[in-house]
Amino acid sequence: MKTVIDFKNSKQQGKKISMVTCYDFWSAKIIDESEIDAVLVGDSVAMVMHGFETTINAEIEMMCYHIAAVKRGLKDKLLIADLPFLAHKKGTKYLMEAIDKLMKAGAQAIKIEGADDNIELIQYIVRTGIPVMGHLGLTPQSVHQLGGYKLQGKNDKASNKLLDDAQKLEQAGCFSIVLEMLPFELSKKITEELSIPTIGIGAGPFTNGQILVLQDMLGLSKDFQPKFLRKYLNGYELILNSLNKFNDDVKNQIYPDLNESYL
Ligand SMILES: Nc1nc(=O)c2c([nH]1)NC[C@@H]1CN(c3ccc(C(=O)N[C@@H](CCC(=O)O)C(=O)O)cc3)CN21
Ligand SMILES: CC(C)C(=O)C(=O)O
Ligand SMILES: [Mg+2]
Repeated sequence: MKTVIDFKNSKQQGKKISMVTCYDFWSAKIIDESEIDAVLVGDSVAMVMHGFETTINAEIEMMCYHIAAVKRGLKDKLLIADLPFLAHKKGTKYLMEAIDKLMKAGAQAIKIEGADDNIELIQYIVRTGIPVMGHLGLTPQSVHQLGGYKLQGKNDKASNKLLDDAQKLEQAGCFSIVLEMLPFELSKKITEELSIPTIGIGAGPFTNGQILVLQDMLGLSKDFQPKFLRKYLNGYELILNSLNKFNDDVKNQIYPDLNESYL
């Protein structure tokens, strides 16, 4: 998938959309050769790659370094980037400069968390010619208000608001919406009511696509095991074992041998 038009067409054609996050050049090259449809340089980069406790520490500059690295490895896929914490709350000039940097680094679309006060500015960004992806449910930039990384939309009031927000985001011009940590019946309903594709994470099987953090699905995030996460590789153990094997080989003078040496 190369453009946001392909994204919208997928929903019309009933084809599911697969996405992973990506933060660096080498994994971008592997993803580029895979059949994964699109890539998100998420603000989760602050947690996964830099060890911060929340996504609040993702800065424009941090995002841009990672977007540029990913872009150099990604020839053939749509690249979406998160708008980091508060970049849309410091005035239009700051926002447009931030988007300018993200797009020049290589993003083709921008993802923004939440609806409410964002509707008008999303309209403005879309009219400017920049594709915007929405993000509802568990919006990690609001973790301190939400009181943790929890399931959202649990009662009628909250689920009605989420459906209403999703419709507002579609009307504002979003080409797609991420639904994070919602009961599957709610994300099913939202998906049915919208004409733009929904991409789920912890939102059940009825969204138009799925996204996982690359390191999570590769099993590299050792202790991270939310219910929604399926690990496709035992990455942590495989890497740990390889490191220990190399260490053993060095200490026992098994590596390098003469075939790995020069005359
Ligand atoms: N590595 C990584 N993967 C992610 O998916 C991710 C991040 N980081 N950082 C930003 C947010 C935070 N996310 C999270 C974090 C924790 C849970 C979690 O603990 N879920 C449990 C408890 C749910 C509850 O209490 O309602 C679960 O079993 O789903 C879920 C999503 C998703 N995002
Ligand atoms: C989990 C996805 C949707 C995200 O926003 C991120 O990785 O930052
Ligand atoms: Mg994010």
